[in-house]
Amino acid sequence: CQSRAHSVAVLGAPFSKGQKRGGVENGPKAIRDAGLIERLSHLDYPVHDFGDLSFQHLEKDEPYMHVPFPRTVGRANKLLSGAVSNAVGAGHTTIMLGGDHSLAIGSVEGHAKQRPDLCLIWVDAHADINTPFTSPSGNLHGQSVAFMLKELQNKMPELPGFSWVKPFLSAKDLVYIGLRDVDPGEYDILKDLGVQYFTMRDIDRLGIQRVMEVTFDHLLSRKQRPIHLSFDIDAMDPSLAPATGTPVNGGLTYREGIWITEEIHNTGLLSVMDLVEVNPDLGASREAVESTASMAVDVIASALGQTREGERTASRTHSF
Ligand SMILES: N[C@@H](CSCCS(N)(=O)=O)C(=O)O
Ligand SMILES: [Mn+2]
Ligand SMILES: [Mn+2]
Ligand SMILES: [Mn+2]
Repeated sequence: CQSRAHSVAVLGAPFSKGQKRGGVENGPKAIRDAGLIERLSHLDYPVHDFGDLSFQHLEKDEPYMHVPFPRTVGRANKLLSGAVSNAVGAGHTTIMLGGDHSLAIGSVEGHAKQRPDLCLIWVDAHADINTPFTSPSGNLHGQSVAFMLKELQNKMPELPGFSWVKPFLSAKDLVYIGLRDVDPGEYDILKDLGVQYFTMRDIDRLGIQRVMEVTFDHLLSRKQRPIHLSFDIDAMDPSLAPATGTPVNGGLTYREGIWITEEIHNTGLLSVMDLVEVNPDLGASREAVESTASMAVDVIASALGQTREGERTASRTHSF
């Protein structure tokens, strides 16, 4: 069997100010209520639930250009960065429960403080690589990757609240899977930087097995290194994960999503995983919220070793 996680830390980040739709701050609770800790405890390694971070909402936080709450978002991510860095430094495979996707800024930055050689797999309908100048909405949950990339340093303004973020990732260390709603400014950046990405059309053409083979060849063939998986639940088809802020039709099937996370588990290199954008307030029914949260639990559990083929009973000492 592939190497199991040593021990797992679960960290809730109830935060929503990277976008404008209330409710995503309740994502961690919805995922927990869907039985996450219980499911992970069956994977027979210690699970440490660090609970939820508490974020301050800054009173005076005027928009920068059309970017709302820059100081609040920047401050939240600085706090998250420290928490993720501590969890990784303590030897845990760390699961960060969002909250909106602006939280990846702190999560990946904190991870990179411990593991500067990390690579990033971004599973999402969106590229989240707008700069404040290219963003159509100003929402920081659509700009997270732009803060990480060294190649974009000269394209980024000095956003208040983000002076602590030094770009730490190279474009070659990033792969996108699931894209199907990319803004023109993002497309320019992806092409100019030569970022490796697989749209939903690429997945239809190649199949998900080939997509993962090419992804691991791109990221790991020269040397094995820690994987940061940033999984936006809106990568999944909205029929499977409707309770989310920016749903886009034509998403990953259940089996494609689980193939991705099973294959990442089987590398034995998963170090940090974000599961973001579950918004229980946006489900049309209780069932819609529960199916979204349940999808999130399945994705996390399979990234941590839950299999579909089953596994042997724990080795038993028979005394007759
Ligand atoms: N590209 C759009 C939508 S971004 C969607 C963000 S997320 N984190 O993928 O839901 C924008 O920048 O506003
Ligand atoms: Mn996203
Ligand atoms: Mn998305
Ligand atoms: Mn396993």
